[in-house]
Amino acid sequence: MKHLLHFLKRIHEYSGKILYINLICMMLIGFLESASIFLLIPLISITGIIDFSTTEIPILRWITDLFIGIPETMSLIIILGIYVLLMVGQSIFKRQQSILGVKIQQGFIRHLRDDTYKSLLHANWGFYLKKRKSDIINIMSNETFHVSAGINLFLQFLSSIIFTLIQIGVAFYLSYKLTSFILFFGLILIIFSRKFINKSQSFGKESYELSQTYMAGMTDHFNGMKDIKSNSLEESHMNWFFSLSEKMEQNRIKLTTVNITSQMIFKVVSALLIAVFVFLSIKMFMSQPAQLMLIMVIFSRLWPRFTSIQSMLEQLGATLPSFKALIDLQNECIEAKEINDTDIQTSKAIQITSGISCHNVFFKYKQNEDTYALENITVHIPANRMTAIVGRSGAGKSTLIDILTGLNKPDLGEVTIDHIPLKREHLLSLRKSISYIPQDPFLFNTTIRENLKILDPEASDASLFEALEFAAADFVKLLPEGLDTLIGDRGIRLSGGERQRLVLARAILRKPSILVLDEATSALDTENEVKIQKAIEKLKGTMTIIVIAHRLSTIRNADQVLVMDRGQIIQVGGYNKLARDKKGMFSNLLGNQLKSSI
Ligand SMILES: Nc1ncnc2c1ncn2[C@@H]1O[C@H](COP(=O)(O)OP(=O)(O)OP(=O)(O)O)[C@@H](O)[C@H]1O
Repeated sequence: MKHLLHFLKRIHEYSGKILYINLICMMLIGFLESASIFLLIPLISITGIIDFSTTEIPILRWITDLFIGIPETMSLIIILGIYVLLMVGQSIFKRQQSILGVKIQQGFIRHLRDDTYKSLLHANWGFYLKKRKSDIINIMSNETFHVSAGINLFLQFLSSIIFTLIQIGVAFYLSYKLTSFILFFGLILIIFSRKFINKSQSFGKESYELSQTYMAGMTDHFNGMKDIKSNSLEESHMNWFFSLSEKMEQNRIKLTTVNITSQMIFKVVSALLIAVFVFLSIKMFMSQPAQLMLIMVIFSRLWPRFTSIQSMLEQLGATLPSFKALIDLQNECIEAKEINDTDIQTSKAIQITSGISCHNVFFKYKQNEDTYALENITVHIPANRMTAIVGRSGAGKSTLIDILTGLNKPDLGEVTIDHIPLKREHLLSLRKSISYIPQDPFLFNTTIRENLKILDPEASDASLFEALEFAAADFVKLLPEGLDTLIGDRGIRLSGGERQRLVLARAILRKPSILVLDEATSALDTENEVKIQKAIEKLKGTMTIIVIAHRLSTIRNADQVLVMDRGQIIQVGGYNKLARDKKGMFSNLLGNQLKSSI
């Protein structure tokens, strides 16, 4: 329940006075509804069916006295007229309150969604290394939807509670003995309903876990559809899906069954209680017929409301795990926060003059592991030169890049930019100076133009084509729709090489101070690779270039080569110098590549 209270506090902070206006509307609706009940007494008196004694209750006496001396038809018209007016007033407030309710709910959920998304973007890279992407997507879609429904439910619940309290207050005014007598039965029902709320909460938790697994599975399957199709893995995936789908079906049925069963038992027990109540009331309170009748009318309307309050509590119980998931995600983001709004607005790209250095850097991915992914790295990457990082798979090349770009923080040692230690406040300036091209470049499911303009929204078509030409991506000119060609999910409608060239063009468009290519030319054929090499060659001297390369032929022109093995830099030097060192790993790697190319 504390998660719900947390959200209530936040709704209160967010909506402020609107929440109170909403509450006032709820109260007015309750009062108008109660007022209409009082009209029943003069109405029934006029019909002459029963002659009520109203001396004990001032309001009833006052209402009945109002009609003394007024002809019957006139009284009837007045009573019905007041009734219609009360109902019109109630409907107007109801409408107002419903609109306010939706505004509070939708406004708050938007605020929550925006806030969570912002915290996600402000979190550091380490957060994403630990978290499953699909879990985040699940919370941002399904669970946020459940939280939204939960808030709506809560507002309805609040409205029902206020309405009920007002009605009970009126009943108390009419006869506290009779009302206490009924409330005693109500209390029995509340105690008895706790079991169902707890059950709903536990099914809600199961439902959250299933939805997390579902989202993770869907993400994996659709990302790996090519593998599934080419290796004919359809059957095993289908079995997995059907089994999960069945569990989801069962979970929903169980959750609804709890709700329906509790409703049924509630109704049966209510009927029994009402029968006992009516019997005892008639026997014990016959002396107060007007009160008895009004209280019966009030409670006959309240019983269904009790049932719906019970049902709402169960449904709220089922949404609590979603509230918890969203709060946990927000807290994790806060813990992993590395930048804020001011950083984004104020930080400017920097020009590096001396270079980036690592001083005795150690880094490991999991704190409880003994082995370091990077061990005692001390190196200098000179500004406006080309540095290549080579080594066997798993040697630590990408990890070193992540440390140099400030994505990961060293566990020991430090990184300096132009001799100044890299601190949190420099991170954005550094990243704004970098264009990074990863092994598996990311393209958005939109046009080529939109993909390029992400880094420079103001770029003209001429500069887009210039960047494309520079990156040997002239193929765009030959496409029937040119820059407006849609490239599909992650650029699926382009070849691997075309994707890489497009991403290179995008990177260049930013005119970065540091260009990082993490095996960015791995998908290119020899002809295009040569073109890109030439392009990069032209960039030499104008920016700091860091290249991770498996194909050593691509780094012939590097000013400095770093050879890595098991998290350490084991050789540093120019291409030719390292190639001549026959005992070194570089000439070993070179020899292996020559052999495999023959
Ligand atoms: N997110 C991660 N969590 C845990 N360990 C990781 C993670 N990423 C990399 N590692 C480990 O750190 C070590 C270095 O990995 P890294 O990706 O830096 O190597 P690499 O030289 O770039 O390899 P490749 O050439 O295959 O890309 C490897 O042992 C790898 O298993």
